[in-house]
Amino acid sequence: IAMAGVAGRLARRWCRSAVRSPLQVISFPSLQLHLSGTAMRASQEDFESAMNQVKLLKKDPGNEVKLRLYALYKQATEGPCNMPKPGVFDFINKAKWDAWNALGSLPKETARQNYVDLVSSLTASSESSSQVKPGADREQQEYENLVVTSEDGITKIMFNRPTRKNAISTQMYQEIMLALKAASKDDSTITVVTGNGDYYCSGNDLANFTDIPPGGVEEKAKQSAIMLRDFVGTFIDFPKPLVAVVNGPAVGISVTILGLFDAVYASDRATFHTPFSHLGLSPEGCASYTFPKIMGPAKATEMLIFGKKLTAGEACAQGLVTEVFPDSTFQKEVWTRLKAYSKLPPNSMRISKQVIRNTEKEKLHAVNAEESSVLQERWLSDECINATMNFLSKKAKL
Ligand SMILES: CCCCCCCCCCC/C=C/C(=O)SCCNC(=O)CCNC(=O)[C@H](O)C(C)(C)COP(=O)(O)OP(=O)(O)OC[C@H]1O[C@@H](n2cnc3c(N)ncnc32)[C@H](O)[C@@H]1OP(=O)(O)O
Repeated sequence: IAMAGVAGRLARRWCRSAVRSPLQVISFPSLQLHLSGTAMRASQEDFESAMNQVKLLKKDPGNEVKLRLYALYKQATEGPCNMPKPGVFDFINKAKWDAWNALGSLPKETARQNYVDLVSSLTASSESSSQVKPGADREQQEYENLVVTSEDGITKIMFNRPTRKNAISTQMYQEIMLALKAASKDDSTITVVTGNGDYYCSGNDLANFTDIPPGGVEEKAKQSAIMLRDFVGTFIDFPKPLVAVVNGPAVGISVTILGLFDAVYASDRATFHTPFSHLGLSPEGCASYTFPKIMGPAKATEMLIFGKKLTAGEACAQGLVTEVFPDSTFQKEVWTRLKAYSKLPPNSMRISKQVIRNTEKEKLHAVNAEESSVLQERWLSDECINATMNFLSKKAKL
């Protein structure tokens, strides 16, 4: 009995680390795969895409499921079990071996598909349990870096890392995607994104560059490009009116994705800064397409290539911002207006958004894929590595 208790504890500990370990991390499949399930073959990209997400499951799926995930992962990547059978007292490795060996000669492609499907089903249940309940006026507790509330027909997603100027960590990218997917299905008519504290958002958390998986920096860049593509894709596909309430300075990706919002209200304290060249980077968030369209190529060049920081007034004059409010009355004025808008017929608003945006969607997805793949290379460049090191070693700020 004592041995069984120890084995159970060891197995639980192993399963926890197995799910967190980058090798066993799997991401949510694309929406397409959600819809078509096993009818489609999961691509290598979908399989890899899954790797970013399994750690975000809200509920522990239990040891049995974790062992199945492990077995499918090994089968998909290495084929049939090729390890010597562990000794009878090597409880953890024996459990892993049994799970993998039980898959026999299941083809790699089928294992990959089953793996993606399994994560899909886990994700779907995790999403539905984190969905905002109809009419709820309550804060969701599940997010570490966001505060999500739903009230008066408005779901508010607030970046909540004020001590880091709301920089977006890897975990936060995933949480934002989850919150947007939940908001797209809840009862609210409008979704608002805003920031807590003095900043709206300082863009990508540069510490994301330090969390290198066992596969090395190339593997990290590859995973990050997939994550970025999924992140921006969630904004492209968001079905309801999406409004940014820009409470303070905005940097990097928090600025570029504004081109995918339906309205942008800014405090006169806000600034808009995309210093990609300073960081050895290139534009993302579809800004390479939306910014020249919104403000004309010449103004877009100043922002995206020369890194010119715009005041809220300038961003408004160039069409990136809908309206600017004095900081002292910003929150009151904006929320009064949004509450009035939220009472408009929801279906009409969704359909109008579709009519306005749908013709562009395919193009936006193509731009997003291209930008993400260019960045995958940029992140490995000396220019980018040096700029990031300079910031992290406190030698440089924007
Ligand atoms: C191998 C490949 C891996 C790639 C992974 C990438 C994944 C997807 C990427 C998507 C592409 C996105 C691109 C961008 O967003 S580019 C923009 C990136 N942002 C920055 O460069 C901003 C850096 N921050 C600053 O320059 C200043 O902090 C800022 C001007 C914003 C504010 O200055 P201020 O003096 O007012 O405040 P502090 O600097 O004291 O800030 C307080 C603390 O917060 C930390 N901080 C702020 N911003 C960030 C950030 N973006 N990343 C990490 N940390 C940040 C800051 O260091 C302070 O910390 P300490 O209190 O510990 O000193």
